[in-house]
Order: sequence, then structure tokens, then C-alpha cells
Amino acid sequence: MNGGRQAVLELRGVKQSFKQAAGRLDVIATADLQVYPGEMVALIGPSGSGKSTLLHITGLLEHALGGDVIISGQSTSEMSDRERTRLRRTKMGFVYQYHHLLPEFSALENVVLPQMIAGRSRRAAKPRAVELLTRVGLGQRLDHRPAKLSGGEQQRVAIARALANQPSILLADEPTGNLDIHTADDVFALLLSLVRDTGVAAMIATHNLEIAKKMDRVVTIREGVLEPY
Ligand SMILES: Nc1ncnc2c1ncn2[C@@H]1O[C@H](COP(=O)(O)OP(=O)(O)OP(=O)(O)O)[C@@H](O)[C@H]1O
Repeated sequence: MNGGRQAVLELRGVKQSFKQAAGRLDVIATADLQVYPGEMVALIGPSGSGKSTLLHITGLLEHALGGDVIISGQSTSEMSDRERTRLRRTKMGFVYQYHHLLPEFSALENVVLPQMIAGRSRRAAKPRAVELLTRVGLGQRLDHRPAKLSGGEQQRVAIARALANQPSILLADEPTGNLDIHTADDVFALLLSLVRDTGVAAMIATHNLEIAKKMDRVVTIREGVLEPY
């Protein structure tokens, strides 16, 4: 608890190991973290330190070897895959390094569809998609398919999509890693301002320390242990 508030996301004693040809690799020996509503946490660490692994575990996309991921007070370690999927769909948004937009659908449809999967009608989903795409500067590009958009624009659609279901947690893995420096700076600034405006809690992996320092808190994985930077 922090000032009586409940963490929206808590990692408690999370561990992960992988079997590799050279033996067992203990990628995460122990990760403990509490993230509060609206808080932005940067996750940094060298390549191969386990940032993506930790984000996958946090996003309930991968099972940890030990420990627990607690979402708004709900323990997930004993949940069925179905329950984990439901929690992921209703509470979390994801932005990856690559946009992963559906190529045959327009920008608008790419932001409408996740809302429909979550149970909203097309009628209700469309205004929210238009609002979000306008907010990311694509109000004039609603009908464009991803191939007709630049890399920065594709990533803007991916950000709008991640926020479509009003998640309480946004997880992003090197969200501007595929963009040139200039575009990356613009897209990151947009992401940060949207996170601030929506009040979503965010955990964002980045190699860029300057960007990391713009967030509320920076944590790093050092020799398998998650600790303050
Ligand atoms: N499914 C897996 N099986 C075996 N090893 C894995 C698996 N997933 C990740 N690893 C290993 O775990 C380590 C951490 O990988 P991870 O991708 O989490 O690091 P990262 O910090 O995100 O790296 P980068 O910054 O390069 O994206 C790496 O050595 C990787 O090879």
C-alpha cells in the first residue's frame, strides 16, 4: 500500500529460468515490484538481461517458475489460462517493438476490433477509436491500412489500440526500438503524454536512459534481480 492506495500491479518473488543447450539459465532470480495507478515505471537493463521475459510474465503471456503477479489485488498464480486471458483483455494493453497491426484492416478497424473482442458493440467502439486515433495525430488517416502508413504512424495506431479497452496497466517493450531517432522521440513523447492523460499505470522497457528518466521511476534487472536504478 502507498498512502492507502492499492497497487494496480504487484510482482512478488517472481522467478524465471530457461533450459538452454549450455545448461539452465536463471534469467530472473527474484523480481518484486509495486506499481500504483497512473505511475510510469521504466525497465532498463542490457540486452539479454530479462526485460522482455519480465514483461511477458507481468502481462500473463508466460508463466513464471515461481512467485506471483497480482493485478488490482487479484493473485494470478493459481488462475486458469481462461481467467488469465480475461484479465489480460480487460486490464492490460500492450505495445511491442513491432506494431503487429492486422494488415488487411484500416487503422480505425485495428482500434475498433479489440474493443469488440472485449464485448463492446461496433457502435460503441467506433467513437472511442476515432477519439484515440485523433489524439495520436491520425484523425485524417482513419481509413488507411498499415502498409500505407509510415513506421511512426503504425506505432501510433498500435498505441491507440493498446489503450482502446481503457486498460489499467500498459506494458510496452521497446515501443520505439524500430524507429529512427527523430521519430522515436516524437512517438515516445506522445506515449508519455497519453499515459499521463489517461492515468493508466505503465511499465515500459527501453534501452534509452534519457527516455527512462522522464518516467516516475526507473528499475533495472541486475544479475537477475529487479532493483531500483
Ligand atoms: N523461451 C526461452 N527459452 C530459452 N531461453 C530464453 C527464452 N526466452 C528468453 N530466453 C533467454 O533469456 C534471456 C533474457 O531474454 P530477454 O529477451 O528477456 O532479454 P531482454 O532484456 O528483453 O533483451 P533485449 O534487450 O535484447 O530485448 C536471454 O538470454 C534469452 O536468450
